[in-house]
Amino acid sequence: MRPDGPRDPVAGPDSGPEPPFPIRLEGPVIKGFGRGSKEMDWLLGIPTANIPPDGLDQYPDLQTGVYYGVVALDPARFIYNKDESTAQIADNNSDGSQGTASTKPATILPAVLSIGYNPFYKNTVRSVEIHIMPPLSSSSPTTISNSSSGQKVSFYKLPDFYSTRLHLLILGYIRPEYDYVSLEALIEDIRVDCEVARKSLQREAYRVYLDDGDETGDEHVREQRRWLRRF
Ligand SMILES: Cc1cc2nc3c(=O)[nH]c(=O)nc-3n(C[C@H](O)[C@H](O)[C@H](O)COP(=O)(O)O)c2cc1C
Ligand SMILES: Nc1ncnc2c1ncn2[C@@H]1O[C@H](COP(=O)(O)OP(=O)(O)O)[C@@H](O)[C@H]1O
Ligand SMILES: [Mg+2]
Repeated sequence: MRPDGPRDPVAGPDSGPEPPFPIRLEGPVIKGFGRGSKEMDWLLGIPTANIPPDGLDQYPDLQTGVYYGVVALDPARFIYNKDESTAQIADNNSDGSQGTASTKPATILPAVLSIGYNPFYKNTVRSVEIHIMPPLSSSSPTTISNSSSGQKVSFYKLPDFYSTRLHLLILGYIRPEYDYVSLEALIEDIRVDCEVARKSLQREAYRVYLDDGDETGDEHVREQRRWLRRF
């Protein structure tokens, strides 16, 4: 069960990711158990893009838990409008060529993810589930002034992008996975995870991994950004 008590507002060193981070994972977005995003009250209301966990075989010591990082989606399918924080899915033509596909480079977006067995739901297979958040320049939908006010939080929701290729760069660890006394308690902790991820990524040594148009700076960071956008 989750221990009582307040949570740290940021996670990981201010100086930037330390080994084993950054960790690269990639794969097509696959179906999960369908609990994340649907509107019904008894479901989470937090969409998570699931990718195959195979890439984790390279990191046998990586613990299950909640992490933060950055993601990019194949721009041939997923066309992101940064000014409006909205996305459009390209419809492919019947001959297999892309109809409205974008020629723009992929947008790199902040993300928070869970790696593990979801103890609240007692899954028997390990999953990698990524909740994508709006750019740091937009306001955060998960910030609330008073978390005991009963105010309902809505998480960031994009149009479905199943089967789209996704590149994920994990930059830091937030916490272990827990079981919870209620669905509300799980949702509130995931809300706080979003805020911790956002604050953690706002630090200079992490912000550089995002899509900020800055082509100067550390060559290792630039190479990670190039990998994120290489589809
Ligand atoms: C940031 C984040 C943290 C999470 N933490 C937990 C957790 O501590 N315990 C848990 O059982 N599930 C946790 N989950 C997983 C949710 O239970 C999961 O997203 C939900 O079961 C949806 O699964 P689905 O994609 O298979 O539909 C977390 C998910 C996210 C995105
Ligand atoms: N902010 C978001 N982050 C991740 N996925 C999102 C987001 N908004 C919409 N989606 C879509 O919702 C799907 C996940 O919903 P979810 O209920 O978790 O279903 P599943 O159990 O199939 O993973 C993703 O695969 C993606 O297509
Ligand atoms: Mg999911």
